[in-house]
Formats: sequence, C-alpha cells, structure tokens
Amino acid sequence: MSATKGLEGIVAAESKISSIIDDTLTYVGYNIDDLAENASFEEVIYLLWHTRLPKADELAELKQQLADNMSIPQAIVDQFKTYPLSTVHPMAALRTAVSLLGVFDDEADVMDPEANYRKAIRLQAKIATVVTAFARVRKGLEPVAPKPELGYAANFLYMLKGEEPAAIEVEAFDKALVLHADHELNASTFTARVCVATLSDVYSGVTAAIGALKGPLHGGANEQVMKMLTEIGSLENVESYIQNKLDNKEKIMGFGHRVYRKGDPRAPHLRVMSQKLTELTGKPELYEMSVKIHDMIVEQKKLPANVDFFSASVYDSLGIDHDLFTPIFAVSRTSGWVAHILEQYANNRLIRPRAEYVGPGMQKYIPVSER
Ligand SMILES: CC(=O)SCCNC(=O)CCNC(=O)[C@H](O)C(C)(C)COP(=O)(O)OP(=O)(O)OC[C@H]1O[C@@H](n2cnc3c(N)ncnc32)[C@H](O)[C@@H]1OP(=O)(O)O
Ligand SMILES: O=C([O-])CC(=O)C(=O)O
Repeated sequence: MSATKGLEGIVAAESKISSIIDDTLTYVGYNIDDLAENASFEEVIYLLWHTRLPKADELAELKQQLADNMSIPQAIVDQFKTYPLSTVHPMAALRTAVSLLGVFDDEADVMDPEANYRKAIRLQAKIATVVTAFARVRKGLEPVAPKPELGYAANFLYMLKGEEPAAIEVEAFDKALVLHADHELNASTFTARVCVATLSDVYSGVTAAIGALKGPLHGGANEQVMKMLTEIGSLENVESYIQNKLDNKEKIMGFGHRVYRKGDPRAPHLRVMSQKLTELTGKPELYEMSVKIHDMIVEQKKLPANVDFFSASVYDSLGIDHDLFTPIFAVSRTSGWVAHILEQYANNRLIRPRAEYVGPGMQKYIPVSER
C-alpha cells in the first residue's frame, strides 16, 4: 500500500456537476466561456442544483425564493458584535456564522431531499447577508436589509455598501460569481463531500468547506494576491519584488494549479474585467502590475495564472475590502458545495481512504516510571 501525496490524479467520486477535461471547464456540459458571457449567477445555481438550465418560470421562482430567504437571525448580528472585531478574519466569522445558521434552522437535521433543497436555498440566500452584515458591523455600521427586487449580485453589493451599485459593477460581480461557482473535486468541495458522506447535515458540510477554502493554497490565495500587489505598490517595483521571490523559491500566489496545465480558463475572463474596471476606477497601474507579474511567472516558471490572480484587482476595483475576497469566493462556491452535497446524499457511501503507515514497528509499552 503506497500513498499518493495530495491524492493527485485520484478519481474519488463520480459527478454530473462540473468537469475539467484537457483544461476545459464545463458546468453540466456547458463551457465556462459560454456561461461567463451569457448566464446569470442564479441560472448557474439552478444549473448546478438541477443539472439543467431553468426555464423562465423556474428561474423566476428561484430568484423569488432567494430573495424571500435573505434575512438572517438577529442573534448572528448580535454575536458578530461580541467578536474581537479589529482582528477576526471574515472567513472565521463566516465559518462560525454558517454553523450558527444551522443552529437556527429547525430542519437542520431533517435528511429528506425536499428538506435538504429548502436548506440549500436558505443557505445560499443567507450567506450573502452574513458576509455583508459582518463587513458592516465591524465598521460600526448597521447591516442593510436586502432589496427583494434586486438580483443576487446587485443585492450583495447593495447590502455591502448601502447604495445601489452601477450596472457595470453588477455585471462584473455577477460574472465573478458565475466563474467561481463550481470546480469539480477541489479541496473545499471534497471536504464538503467527505463531511456529508457520514450523513452529517448540509450546514456541517458547508462549514467544513469554508474552513478548507480559507487556506492560502486554495481560496485564500485571492487575498494574498492583493497583499502582494499592495506591497509592490507600483509598476517599477514589480521586477525586483518578483525576481527576489523567485530567487528565494517562494510561491507566487495566484499561479499554478493541480489540474490545469496550459491555463485556467476562468483567468482570461477576469483579466478582461480587471483591465476594464481598473481603467474605469482610474487605477490602470494595478492591471499593468498584474500583467507584468503574469508575464514574469509564465516566462520563468511556465506557470499560468489561476482564478485567484486577476480576481484580486477586479474586487479591489469594485471597492471591496481585501479580506472579503475569500468570503465572496465562499458565497459563490456555496452553490457548488451544495450541489455536490446533494449529489453525495443521492448516491452515498462513506468516504474513508487508507493511510500508508510509515511510523515505528511494533513497540512494547513501557510504564511511565521506567521511561
Ligand atoms: C481556487 C484555487 O484554489 S486556485 C489555487 C490557489 N492557490 C494559489 O494560487 C497558491 C499558489 N499556488 C500553489 O501553491 C500551487 O500551485 C497549488 C497549491 C495551487 C497546486 O499545488 P500542487 O499541485 O501541489 O503543486 P506543487 O505545490 O507541488 O508545485 C509543483 C511545483 O511548482 C512550483 N509552484 C507551484 N505553484 C507555484 C507558485 N504559485 N509559485 C512558484 N512556484 C510554484 C512548486 O514550488 C513546485 O516546484 P518544485 O517541483 O520545484 O518543488
Ligand atoms: O480546483 C482546484 O483545485 C482549485 C480551484 O481552482 C477552485 O476550487 O476553483
């Protein structure tokens, strides 16, 4: 029995939700390029949960259900106020709040498919409110109630800032949500599936997944990319900063991928958005810096950018606090996590691999007084 480090190349589940084959990403057979250009986030949620695109009335129903379920228990907001707000990371607050949403859901442990679908809607609706409420509470502001007439992306930005976003902001944010919604058996989705394969509940699965997404080798990389751009500060500093990191064999956040070899197909969409938005906000240097970093890493390391690289400058251009980038990833990825959780329940078997033991051979117990 020998171990495959990091389970590279191991096929651990069958899934109808998304696929990555020869660097092409599809959700239920629809190319991500097609969806990024044409679909709304709500359509993608429906697609992932039902493995087909919604008809007009089905989409309208889902939008209504999301709008109807966006409010969160006051206890969650009150609990935020007790946190050490100057230091707590929003991903830690989100992880805790999603767990708390389960505490307040009287169907949390009802395991039939209809109840699980109702929880999916509640969770997807409320997670946007949780992230935006926390972002406001920590600034001493009251949460802003969602506007039922706004779509999901617009509502998120409205609840975050307290004013209705411009059309271009909604378009960019909606596209970012579509691009992050699902990604086959990535670490956080695998975590969710492992958790619920014990027949644990949806909230436990998503809470576990948030914990996995938080790390800088996964979803946490987008915040680290922005930290790097901030540290670099200007176009003229890029070369020395990046060269120094490469010479020291440090990883450059936002590059490399376990599955893609030629490149992450989501990155070009975010790159175009980054160029457009940084120009509009009068910060084109951020985009120019990103391109210069990109060219150096591709040339010297042959590593393409992943989804986290250009998303950093996109979110920054939308005026979003840098430590909210990963929670936003979680808001979008909840749709994928939930799809995989429902798929796991529908054809469940406990996930329990083996470990290759590399410790000492048989030993005889020695009483503590004789050691
Ligand atoms: C949404 C997402 O989760 S996308 C990924 C987000 N994460 C990041 O952007 C963090 C930076 N990237 C990485 O750490 C990695 O590329 C990962 C975690 C994404 C993939 O990891 P793995 O498939 O395990 O590749 P691994 O870390 O073993 O790297 C293979 C080689 O490429 C190098 N490498 C990989 N990524 C990078 C990078 N970003 N910068 C510099 N070198 C890198 C490694 O140092 C290693 O080199 P070596 O063989 O000489 O030791
Ligand atoms: O698939 C992965 O390993 C990471 C990733 O890009 C994602 O989760 O979007």
